[in-house]
Amino acid sequence: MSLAAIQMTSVDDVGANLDMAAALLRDATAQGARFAVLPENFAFMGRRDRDKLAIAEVDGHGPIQDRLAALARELDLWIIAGTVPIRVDGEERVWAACCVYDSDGVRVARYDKIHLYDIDVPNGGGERYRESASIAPGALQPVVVDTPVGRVGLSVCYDVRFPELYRALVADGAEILIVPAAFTVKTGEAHWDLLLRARAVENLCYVIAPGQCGVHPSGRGTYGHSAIVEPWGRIVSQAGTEPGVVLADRDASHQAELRQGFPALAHRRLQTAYPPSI
Ligand SMILES: O=C(O)CNC(=O)[C@H](CS)NC(=O)CCC(=O)C(=O)O
Repeated sequence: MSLAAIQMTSVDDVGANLDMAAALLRDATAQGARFAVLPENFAFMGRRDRDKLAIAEVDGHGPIQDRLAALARELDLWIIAGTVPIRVDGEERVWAACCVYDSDGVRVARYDKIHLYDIDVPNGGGERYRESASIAPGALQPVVVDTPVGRVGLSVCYDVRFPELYRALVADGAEILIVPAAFTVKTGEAHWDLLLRARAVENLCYVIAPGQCGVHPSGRGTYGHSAIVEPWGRIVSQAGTEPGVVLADRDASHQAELRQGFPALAHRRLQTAYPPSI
């Protein structure tokens, strides 16, 4: 059981969230995980969007990033830290940075969420998000990173609705797609499993998608149902609505045989919609 997705109910107390993340990462390691993914906003979910500015960190250091590096080393575990709020110079906004730590605690990759959730939730009873008010969009540069469990492509939450990002990741050789999330309950019920399975099937990739669950200090609920999906679209492991850990193995030879025997990726004809620089 080498891959883990960690589901959390994060609150507006960084220390408490880091302690909860540490306990769940320890639990995952005890069950055999070598590679664990934390959800979006795992270190902080405030009462108001702008509350995250107060706990945002400079790139590379701070209580959140230092604790992640220490945990990776201590547990001998690769950790993908859903999103960490990183300060943007000269702006009252942060980047939602997905940070990858190797098992020596070295940060080996960073991807900043590109697609921001500026949405009035349909039939959401007034539930409304303006993520771009507090978050700056990341550079239009897909990020892949080689790890002991395979080549990993990074994304965050709302990105999952933009398949062209994943096409670009697969063009760069991704075998595992990461989708840390804090999905709304309404859109989660309608689309969460569907979107994760679609990204897995169309790219013949594993998908690891840890989510937030429960009710947060803002009063909002999140959908939970963290999942690990295999490249044929089967959900191999899934959480419910409580915090916890879901685990699965990657069968690399199954994936390679699938890609060979069902060569849809080799049949691609069209370019992605991203600029040619990507
Ligand atoms: O702020 C919160 O309380 C929780 N949400 C988040 O942190 C983020 C940014 S607002 N959520 C999403 O991107 C949800 C996407 C989504 O739900 C969809 O694509 O339908």
